[in-house]
Amino acid sequence: MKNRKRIGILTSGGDCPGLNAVIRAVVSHATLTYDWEVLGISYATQGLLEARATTLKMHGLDLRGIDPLLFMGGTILGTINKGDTLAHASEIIAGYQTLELDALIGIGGDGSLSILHNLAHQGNWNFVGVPKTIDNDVALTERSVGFDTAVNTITNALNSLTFTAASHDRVMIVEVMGRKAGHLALQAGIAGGADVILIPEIPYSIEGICQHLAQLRDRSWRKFAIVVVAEGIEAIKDLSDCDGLCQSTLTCGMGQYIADQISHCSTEKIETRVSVLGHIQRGGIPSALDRLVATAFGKTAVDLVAQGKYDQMVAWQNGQVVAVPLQEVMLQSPSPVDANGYLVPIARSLGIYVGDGFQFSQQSKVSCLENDNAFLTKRETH
Ligand SMILES: Nc1ncnc2c1ncn2[C@@H]1O[C@H](COP(=O)(O)OP(=O)(O)OP(=O)(O)O)[C@@H](O)[C@H]1O
Ligand SMILES: O=P(O)(O)OC[C@H]1O[C@](O)(CO)[C@@H](O)[C@@H]1O
Ligand SMILES: [Mg+2]
Repeated sequence: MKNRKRIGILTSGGDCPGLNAVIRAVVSHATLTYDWEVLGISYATQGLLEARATTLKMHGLDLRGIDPLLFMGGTILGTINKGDTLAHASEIIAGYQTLELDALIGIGGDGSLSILHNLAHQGNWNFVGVPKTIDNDVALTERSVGFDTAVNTITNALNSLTFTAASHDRVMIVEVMGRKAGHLALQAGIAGGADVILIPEIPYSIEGICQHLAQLRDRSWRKFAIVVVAEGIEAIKDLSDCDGLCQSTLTCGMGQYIADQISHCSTEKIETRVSVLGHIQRGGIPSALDRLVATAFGKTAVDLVAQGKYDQMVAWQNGQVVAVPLQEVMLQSPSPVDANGYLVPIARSLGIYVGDGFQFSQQSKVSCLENDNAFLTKRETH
């Protein structure tokens, strides 16, 4: 029988920099301000299912007085981004009771928060959500923990690629994460000086990209280019009958697909190289902004528990940390880039190609070319 309030904390979905900073803020504030016990639950819903948890103490992990949680990437609790929660809902719900939790703080992206919100509803849990994801696609918050660090990681990669691209007169294609949202591609693309940014929210054409690259060469004497491709863009056509490296969009990513397409842009073959940044974007040391957001979110989540305000998510709005109803968040997530928002015109005003704005069905589709020396010789209009 416990005599102190006991709260649980878990991390769910893909990991990202800043998760440990949230955990640190929750443990510090809950113990120092409220004298509560904090249970760290391992591997998200899996830990609840197995009732696997450890008491987290403020100085449990310090090294000679240094608390590494503020700047360690990943999550000390472990995480999962898949599993059959529906089949195990009753066992997961029972885990909350077995651990004798008074409340649970769940740090997750849109997928995890939706699952936890439903479980909390079914199990009558006292639940507070904290948004984290490099994709920044959780609705009603301008920032999710991990996004800023990932933008910085991509921006640094674009900086590095610019030098080698310029030295060899190459077009560098950089595929970035984000699932079906283009926030990472758009923000890092602008910050990193990209020439082309392709995001799922705005239709593009191969012809439009080719024309843009030609203009760069003709008007600016710039023989190299940086093309940022969000992993979630759609292929304009099936490549199964093409000769290129990318035989189908299932066997290669969209970065390779775009490279294959634009290598046929002009009579002079364009030399391309593809970099898929992959999970490097999820690693690294959290940026100062992510640490700040993580700390503010962790502190506010604990305060919401203290006030008995549940079924809420902490959110960053207009420079303030606020609470928003999880139900509302779920209805609007995943949240895409606003094609009419302020960032797209900023990018275009710098001369960056960010798509044509036409619908896929109305635009020209480029056929597979029989040899490398033809530029749009075969074109079908659909
Ligand atoms: N803890 C979990 N248990 C079971 N399934 C999960 C869990 N977290 C996410 N999923 C599922 O995994 C898939 C991918 O989720 P996703 O990776 O988008 O997680 P997220 O919480 O949104 O975080 P992020 O997008 O940053 O990785 C979704 O279909 C989601 O339902
Ligand atoms: O870790 P996994 O399962 O490869 O997931 C990768 C996905 O997770 C994210 O990193 C975060 O949602 C996406 O940007 C990416 O598509
Ligand atoms: Mg997600």
